[in-house]
Amino acid sequence: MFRPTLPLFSQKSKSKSASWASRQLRDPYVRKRQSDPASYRARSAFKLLEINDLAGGFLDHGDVRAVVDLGAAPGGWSQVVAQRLGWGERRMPRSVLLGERRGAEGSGDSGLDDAGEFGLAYPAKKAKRKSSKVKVKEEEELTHYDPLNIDSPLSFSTTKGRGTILAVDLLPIEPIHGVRTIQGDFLLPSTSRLLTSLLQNSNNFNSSNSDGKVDVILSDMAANLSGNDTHDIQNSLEICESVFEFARGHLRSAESIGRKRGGVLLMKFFTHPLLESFKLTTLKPNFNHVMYVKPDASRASSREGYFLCMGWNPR
Ligand SMILES: C[S@@+](CC[C@H](N)C(=O)[O-])C[C@H]1O[C@@H](n2cnc3c(N)ncnc32)[C@H](O)[C@@H]1O
Repeated sequence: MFRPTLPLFSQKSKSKSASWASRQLRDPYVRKRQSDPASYRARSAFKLLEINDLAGGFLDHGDVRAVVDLGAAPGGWSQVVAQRLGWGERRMPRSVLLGERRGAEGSGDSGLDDAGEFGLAYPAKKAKRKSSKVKVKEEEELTHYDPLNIDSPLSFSTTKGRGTILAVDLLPIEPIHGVRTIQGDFLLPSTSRLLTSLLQNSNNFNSSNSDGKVDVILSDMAANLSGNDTHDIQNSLEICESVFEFARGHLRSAESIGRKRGGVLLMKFFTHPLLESFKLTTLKPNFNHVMYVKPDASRASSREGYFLCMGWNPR
């Protein structure tokens, strides 16, 4: 006979959600996000704010013309970038923001420090994502390209900022004023090609980026944790290598800007000797300054850290 299973009511999942809820209640950054007038979509916005301040405001230089945000959903980092580049605030009614997306909150399936931190919960379909399927349907994955979001009825600001901001994620990103969003797998060549072409044509939207280069590349990307350490570290390394390859082709050099710390790459990784060796052999020889950063807003229990690389100086 058919016997239904009720995983949602299992003891294990109840205690998991209870511990998630209690961690959220205790987390000062969750509370800060709720009360902050900027209405950040993700607690992780505070990590970028902190790193940017720590590093002398790499987003704030007047010569920053293009920023790429990889693994950007739900959009906390992109909101910070848009503010810093003068795109002004874009306010949406809270009812619109929360709307249909209620329900998946706290699913915590990313296995990351960031799991469940978002004010905008991931859509339920995230749990079903499979990378093999993504690879087969390579071209179909680029489904959501929202040029500049300026015409969005949800965009209430008309302020024009000083740069091009491109945000990429496997998941859709709700509009952010001044940010062009791409839904796609960054690890696929088609996504990188699309980014390249948008950067090269960014003069259409913005007067001064004729070489199609990027001043700041941010990557908060991380694959869902599988529980298999070797596999998870391999994924983290693969992401870091792809981001570095993108940087090699697109980052504006410190020399061309005339600032020793110009040309910035900030990327998340999981601490492991293999990643340490990647820092020594790949990052250090190509940047004037490479730092390991663990912002206060990153939970101490998490293995995540960030490589902050400043002054692109390729050898
Ligand atoms: C920690 S979240 C980013 C949070 C974001 N920085 C913010 O402030 O809102 C990590 C994101 O990386 C995305 N991601 C993971 N692998 C990816 C890939 N191969 N291509 C694009 N996005 C990816 C996930 O979908 C997830 O949304």
